[in-house]
Amino acid sequence: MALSFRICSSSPLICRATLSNGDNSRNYHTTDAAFIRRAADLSEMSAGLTSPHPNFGCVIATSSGKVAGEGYLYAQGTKPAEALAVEAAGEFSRGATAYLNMEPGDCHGDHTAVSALVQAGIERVVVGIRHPLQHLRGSAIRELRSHGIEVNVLGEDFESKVLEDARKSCLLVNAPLIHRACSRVPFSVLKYAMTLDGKIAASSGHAAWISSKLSRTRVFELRGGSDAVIVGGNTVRQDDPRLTARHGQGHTPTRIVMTQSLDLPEKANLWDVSEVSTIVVTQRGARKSFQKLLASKGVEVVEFDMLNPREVMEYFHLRGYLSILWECGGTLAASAISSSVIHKVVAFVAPKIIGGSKAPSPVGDLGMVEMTQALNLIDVCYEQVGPDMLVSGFLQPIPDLLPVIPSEDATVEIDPSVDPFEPSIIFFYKTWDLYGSFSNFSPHPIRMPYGKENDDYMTWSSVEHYYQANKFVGVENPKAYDCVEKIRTARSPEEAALIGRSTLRQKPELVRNDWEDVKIEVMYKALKCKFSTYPHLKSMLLSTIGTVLVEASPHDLFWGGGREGEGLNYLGRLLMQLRSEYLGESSVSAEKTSSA
Ligand SMILES: NC(=O)C1=CN([C@@H]2O[C@H](COP(=O)(O)OP(=O)(O)OC[C@H]3O[C@@H](n4cnc5c(N)ncnc54)[C@H](OP(=O)(O)O)[C@@H]3O)[C@@H](O)[C@H]2O)C=CC1
Ligand SMILES: Nc1c(N[C@@H]2O[C@H](COP(=O)(O)O)[C@@H](O)[C@H]2O)[nH]c(=O)[nH]c1=O
Repeated sequence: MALSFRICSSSPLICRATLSNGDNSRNYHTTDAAFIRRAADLSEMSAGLTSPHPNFGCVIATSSGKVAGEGYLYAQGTKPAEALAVEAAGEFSRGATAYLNMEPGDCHGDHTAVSALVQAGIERVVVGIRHPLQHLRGSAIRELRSHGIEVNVLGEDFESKVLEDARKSCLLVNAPLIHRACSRVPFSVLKYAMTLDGKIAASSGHAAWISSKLSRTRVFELRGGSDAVIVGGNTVRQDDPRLTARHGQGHTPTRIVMTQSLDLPEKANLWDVSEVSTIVVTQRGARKSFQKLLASKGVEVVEFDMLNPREVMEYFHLRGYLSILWECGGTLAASAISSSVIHKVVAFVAPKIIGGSKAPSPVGDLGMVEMTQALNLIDVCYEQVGPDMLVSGFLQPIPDLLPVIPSEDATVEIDPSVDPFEPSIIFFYKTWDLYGSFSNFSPHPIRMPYGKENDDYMTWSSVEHYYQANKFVGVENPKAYDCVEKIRTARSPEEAALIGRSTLRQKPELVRNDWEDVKIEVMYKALKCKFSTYPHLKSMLLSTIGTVLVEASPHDLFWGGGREGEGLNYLGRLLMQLRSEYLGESSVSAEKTSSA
């Protein structure tokens, strides 16, 4: 069976997936499997462009097995893959089948992806996996079925080897999100380059370069696809790494240094945060004067009572990081493996021998004495990259959420983890959370004036776009104007935030003088506009009456609540203020109605 595709992202040109012969049911499964795999591949095209976000891809195929349109989600909050695909397919969507690697994450009354499929006249939807997050799982599928669309979920509605393989590819592309759904740590990959005799550096500590240039380009891609890269203090002292993704496109991950002693050089490439940020995690109380020095360079320092890989990973999970690339030496790697925070290993093996009984190896002491204790990788892949061999595999399987997926009949069951009566605090943070629509990154465009009230109104893709741009509004400098425009047209809230934050740090002269005085007011106006524009968001806000709203950001101590409630939680406060304002309005209008 051979399949060939031509990619068409924006034109309704018909592309062909050619099937050779075989019996009908086998063909049926094979076709579904092939299109689901294609959707998974497509979804991964956004990996490394922005972060963090789940990977969604959609293929629209006509009844004769032709690809009519394709799309993938660029970033959380941008146009859904489904909407892009039906746009590309145009009229060919009518009666066609849509293949999705993952159930759409439509929630809180926003049905953009589902609506796009319904309005386009799609007849059948095949879904690789359900949405892993419990509060989203099943809702888009129910919604599609309620519109009379036939929905088939791989592994639930039909099974076969070929479909199982296709489902696996869907699990793989969203492994970080699946981990988020059932674990308290991000998906972690340990990557290293070693010689054929198993050394990651010479006895002197010199390590540049073991692997080939081609392999190192692959490392840049791996970095680009991760939310953060982490190294230990000794790697910083020995290598002075940059840890950037230099393959020429997309997003660069945050750099994290884990150090107990904080005995690090005063000058280091990682302290240059002009392009990408660095976070140093250390033991509470370590070298306070050095902490100050780092802070003066714009490096964030986070202290831990117990500095170990698990605590650190739990912290970054709270910060919303989905995937971490470990590029440390053997000491920290052993500690991370022992703490069970490493899920996958990627090893570049170079055909070189360096020798040296003291030369470091990729994993330090794990306390194992018998070969039978060795950790066996699963789903191992081998690939030649230039002169090197790339071996990768999983230390822990990707959790399969199938058994806990509600059946088709268990429709609107209430999420058991949410007790509507008990909690008096509602935490929100990332857009995929239960109350994710309260986040400023939620995909709800607002129309607000450019600067002052009487300026032209324009559309801002999210509250974050508007808020970040306002830092530079009204400044008499063409560069400030450019910056506002860059933020306004940023493709995702993450990008808007990145431009706003880094410009504030690097070019303080472009920031308006009164920013600190007006930022709360700016935020309040934007929130009011958002919640007034979208009635379902307003009702959601009103439904939280009697609860305290807290933005669960562990690191933003102004807008967020902090790690232990030490943050000022201004975002939560403003939302509560807005809620009171709406309640006041509704009680006044109720009084008016009763007295009329
Ligand atoms: N070829 C390759 O792929 C790579 C090679 N290397 C090479 O490896 C060598 C460095 O290896 P190694 O010394 O193992 O460096 P690591 O990157 O593993 O750093 C170890 C350091 O991590 C910090 N640390 C913080 N918490 C912990 C913890 N819980 N457990 C362990 N460490 C912790 C400590 O820093 P502190 O002392 O500051 O408190 C410790 O000294 C260098 O020669 C480098 O060139 C490094 C990375 C990749
Ligand atoms: N020596 C070695 C690697 N080493 C890793 O790369 C880091 C340097 O990154 P950068 O400064 O961004 O180029 C270094 O500190 C270590 O973590 N990686 C590889 O793919 N191949 C190699 O041969």
